[in-house]
Amino acid sequence: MDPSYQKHFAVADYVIFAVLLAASMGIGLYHALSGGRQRTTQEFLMADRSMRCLPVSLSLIASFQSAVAIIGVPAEIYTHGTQYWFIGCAYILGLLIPAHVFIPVLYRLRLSSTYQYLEMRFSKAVRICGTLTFIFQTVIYMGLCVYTPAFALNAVTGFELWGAVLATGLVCTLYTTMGGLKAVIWTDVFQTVVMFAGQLAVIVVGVQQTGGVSEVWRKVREGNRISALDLNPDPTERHTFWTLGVGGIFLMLSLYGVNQAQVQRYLSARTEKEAVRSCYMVFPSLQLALALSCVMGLVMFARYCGEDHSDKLGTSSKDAMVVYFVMDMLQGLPGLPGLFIACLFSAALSTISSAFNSLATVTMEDLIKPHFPTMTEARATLLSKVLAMSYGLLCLAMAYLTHLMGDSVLQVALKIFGMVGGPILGLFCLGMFFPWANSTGALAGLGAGLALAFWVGIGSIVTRSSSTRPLPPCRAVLLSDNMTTAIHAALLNVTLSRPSGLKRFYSLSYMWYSAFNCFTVILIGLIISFLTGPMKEEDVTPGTVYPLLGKLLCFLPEHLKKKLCCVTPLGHTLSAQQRPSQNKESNGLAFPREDRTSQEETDTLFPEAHTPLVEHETTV
Ligand SMILES: O=C(O)CCCC[C@@H]1SC[C@@H]2NC(=O)N[C@@H]21
Ligand code: NA
Repeated sequence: MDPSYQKHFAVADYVIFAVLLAASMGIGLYHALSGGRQRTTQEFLMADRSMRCLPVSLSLIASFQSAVAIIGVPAEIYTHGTQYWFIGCAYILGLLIPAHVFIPVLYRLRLSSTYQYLEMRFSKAVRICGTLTFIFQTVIYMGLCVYTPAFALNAVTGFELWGAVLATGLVCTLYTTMGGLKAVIWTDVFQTVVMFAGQLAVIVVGVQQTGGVSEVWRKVREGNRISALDLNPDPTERHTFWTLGVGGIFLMLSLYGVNQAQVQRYLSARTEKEAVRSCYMVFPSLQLALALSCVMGLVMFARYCGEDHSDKLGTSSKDAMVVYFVMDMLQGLPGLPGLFIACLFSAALSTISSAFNSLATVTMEDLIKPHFPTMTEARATLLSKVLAMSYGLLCLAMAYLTHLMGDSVLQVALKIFGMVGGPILGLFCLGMFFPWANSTGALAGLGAGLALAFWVGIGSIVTRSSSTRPLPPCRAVLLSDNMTTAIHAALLNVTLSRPSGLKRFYSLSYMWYSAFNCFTVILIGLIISFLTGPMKEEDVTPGTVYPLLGKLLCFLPEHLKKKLCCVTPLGHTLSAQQRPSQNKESNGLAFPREDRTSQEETDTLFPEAHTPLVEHETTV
């Protein structure tokens, strides 16, 4: 690191950063000492199922908007142009399907861990495998989220690396352990506001320093960073409308449809309608978050014109370069560098706390409670807190490992979601949309999906076939536009010779991993299910299958639909007696409360049960 490039902080910057940590701690403490004082798992893990849609929706954003996106997206736009912005098209179906398919099924089953669904639909073994897969994914992802801000800061400001990692990890572990899901959701709300403010500040200052909006626009056009709609159908092309707009839908479904962190938030909503509304409210904020980080990348490009400072920075990572540019732009404006640091760590804290809390929940609900049904609430809550602390320490250990996974943190995060989240999404789709699937098929499908995912994922890392040549910096634009494009195209053709065979397999765009792995699980799952004897409609636990065929064929006349597909009513009531036994033993949460009659309980549990999703009760 060239010392002259070292950026230093004013006192005001440290103060702002300290205020952020203190405010998060304060919110955590408040929720630890108010309400039910976090004495039951119902409150600690599910926020008493009392949350309204606004805080839930902001918390849903914060869960998967970490420093990885704050740093990684501008680095992506700076290096490759605005093609990545097309992922915004995936947010439409990526949120509509969770709102109208996954939430109704999961909410009405009154789960606390999303993996309970797998036991109700398949078997305990499938549930355990789903839970362990989720834990594996989340621990790695958390490591990346802790390491990214600390590593980037250290590269640019000499900010004590492990001091920052430790400060983040400890503060986060403390307020999550003390305040439970309520604290996590309300700190997420506060941290999301800080996140947006920090990005906005960088954009405003950057535009002003570059000479205004028109100057920025001229420079980014000259640097051909404004990508046109790329409809190239080649699945090995890293970023096209198809890989981002369609492949991205499966990425969104794996996160906003079945990921424990998000499902736990849907389930913490006071009614199903509030949960669906919170999912709808995610859309505008997610588009805003995407726009802010993309514009930040463009402003940086206009300001630094594609220069590559990696030699002075001492690291080739484009992510560290983003932090350097921001520090350089905000230098001499006391408080603003601190605001950006607060933005980075807010993004990191809100994601890590969600991950902690979801890990503690699934470990309690899926791995511990089923074996200790008589455990008292007090011990269960204490154990949940111990788990949150131990996961915190584990993720600090994972932090370094993820740094070895590749240069762009955004690409590493999206690969993790694709490789591990994709198969889990496939498992839920297999269960919800294919009544014939049985647990043998589910296990075989998950195994095959993960095996294939890691084969492709690791193959692409080992053969480095996923990195695409960055666009030329500004300087190259001395020739006319089309001449540059021609040279660039020639370069690409010469250098990136068409890969063949296994190499082509490894160069599948990582944005297709979620879809590819999801379909693998479904395909293998169905084949094995049919080979080992498909499940019969009446054997499937009521309420665990979504009448997909019935909905897709809704244009057909009733009598045809009756013949074609057995359409089971989704929303029908599971009375306390009917509810599957494992729910009683596995989590006290779903157990009917003594103070309500079973009918009252049922009406309360399933208020909308009398209006099943399917228009008509039809029988096979
Ligand atoms: O920021 C992160 O921690 C992960 C990278 C982004 C994850 C995905 S990308 C699509 C969706 N939109 C978001 O803002 N996050 C998720
Ligand atoms: Na976050």
